[in-house]
Amino acid sequence: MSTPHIAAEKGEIAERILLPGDPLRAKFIAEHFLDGAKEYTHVRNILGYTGTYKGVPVSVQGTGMGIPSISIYVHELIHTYGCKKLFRVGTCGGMHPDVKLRDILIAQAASTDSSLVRNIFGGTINFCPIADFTLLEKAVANTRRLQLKATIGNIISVDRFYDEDIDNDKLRKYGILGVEMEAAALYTLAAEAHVQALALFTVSDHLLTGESCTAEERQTSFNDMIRIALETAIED
Ligand SMILES: O=P(O)(O)O[C@H]1O[C@H](CO)[C@@H](O)[C@H]1O
Ligand SMILES: O=c1cc[nH]c(=O)[nH]1
Repeated sequence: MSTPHIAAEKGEIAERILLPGDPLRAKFIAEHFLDGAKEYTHVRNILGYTGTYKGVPVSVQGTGMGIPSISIYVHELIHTYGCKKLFRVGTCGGMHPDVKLRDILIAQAASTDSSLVRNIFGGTINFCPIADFTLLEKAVANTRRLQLKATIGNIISVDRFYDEDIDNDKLRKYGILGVEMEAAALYTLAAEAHVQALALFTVSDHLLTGESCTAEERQTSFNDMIRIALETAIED
């Protein structure tokens, strides 16, 4: 059994799964954090692996960039492979003076300019995509236990990486901490399917200061965020 985008047999993907956009970050996580990780898919070079973390089965799957792409993977992971706890581990742009380059953000909510919400709810309801509270609570506790720091709040999932039209000053004024391209879809699709989801980010560049991490750092240097996600994923 496989889907159009994931070439895994049923049972090869764990209920607990980390979801980086970048498939090479999936490979990095599998090789550096999971024990006995085995690749279960490489369709379109979007890589997926299952191994164990502290003895608990955990998968990691690239999702590509943008809401259409992650929506395909999340749908197939939930509805074909039975994933129940989904953690986006992404990079984001820092939007707010309270966040600095390489900080960890955890998205309590994900605002969006995507048509996803309108496609589902029509024009009258502005559905608010939110994190699963239990996962959020556990992730905050694990952040403290690991003596790390994370900023928790609202982020925005945008459709355009290069967007001259977006009003970042207004978003900042309303407390939006960071910008990325997938979390609102993850939260919305998880809500529909009654499964748990949480999105964590490392600030890879900053819209206010113009600082940025290298492409290699984006792939490999986000170990603290990954550790928080894994420690949270394996809890009951
Ligand atoms: O680093 P990932 O997880 O891909 O996330 C961010 O990076 C990509 C843009 O460079 C978008 O997918 C955005 O959401
Ligand atoms: O989507 C993203 C990711 C990183 N930085 C940005 O500015 N946007």
